[in-house]
Amino acid sequence: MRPPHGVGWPTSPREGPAPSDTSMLEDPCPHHKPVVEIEHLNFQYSDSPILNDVTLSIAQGSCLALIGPNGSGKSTLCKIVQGILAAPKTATTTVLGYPCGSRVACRAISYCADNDHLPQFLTGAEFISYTLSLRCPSRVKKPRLRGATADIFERLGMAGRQDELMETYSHGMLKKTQIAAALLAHSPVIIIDEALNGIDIEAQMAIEDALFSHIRQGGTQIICSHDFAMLDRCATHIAMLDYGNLVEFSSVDELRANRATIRDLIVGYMGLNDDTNGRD
Ligand SMILES: Nc1ncnc2c1ncn2[C@@H]1O[C@H](COP(=O)(O)OP(=O)(O)OP(=O)(O)O)[C@@H](O)[C@H]1O
Repeated sequence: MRPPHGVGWPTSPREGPAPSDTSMLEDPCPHHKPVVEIEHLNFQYSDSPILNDVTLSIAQGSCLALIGPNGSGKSTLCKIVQGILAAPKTATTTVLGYPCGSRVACRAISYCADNDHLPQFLTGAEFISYTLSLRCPSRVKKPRLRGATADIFERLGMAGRQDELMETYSHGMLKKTQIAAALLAHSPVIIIDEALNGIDIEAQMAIEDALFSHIRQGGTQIICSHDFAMLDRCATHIAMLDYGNLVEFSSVDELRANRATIRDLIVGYMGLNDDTNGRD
């Protein structure tokens, strides 16, 4: 798979030297090539089956809402895409045509998750510089990065805070710093696992705006969340897991054609009695 315009992606899947820089969002690609491909994925922790024969494909320029009840396997699937967990050999799991867990696939992904594992002894600017040095070393040109970091901190409502230690940041600021790092890395794939919780409305709008421009420039996103209103605004596609089974995989346009929302979908699937529309 190869996007047009020579935008810095790998030249040929599973062949040739790995590119030193997988950041690529300078040219939009209108061709909607598959970026993340999962085929016949079964996964279990010790004896417990967690994912059952999951097959899905996420195209370039798409934002996939990965939804489902607690414990349905969303984070497990995200960890497999990132190569944190190894998929069994019977499954096909690739990013940009490269096996999940390979160097190219790992470098193509920015992951925004809980705040718990962040190196809070770094400043926000140091965290961003460190993140970019792992993902796209050739992009870390210090003066330019300092300016870009200051700009994005201002855009996300944290003007001037980038040189303070992250241990002094609030919960929402830590999440915004992760999003800032993902956006500055220009990663082809951004995975957000519940990372937008606890962010104030102004920053949420700024983040959604930034995520839209990532999509418009040819990026691909997976967002795991129980915030269905946000997913309705951001997602182009929906995958719903239930006990590790992929029970729905469709576009948001198809959903809207049935005058439904993502919340309607999950409420209907789970057979819940949703009387919130009748509330005063
Ligand atoms: N390291 C682990 N060892 C054993 N079981 C695990 C491990 N991590 C997760 N699980 C189990 O795998 C199942 C799926 O968990 P996962 O975190 O993928 O669900 P999730 O859909 O992301 O849930 P949530 O909405 O609560 O974040 C759960 O039953 C969970 O208990």
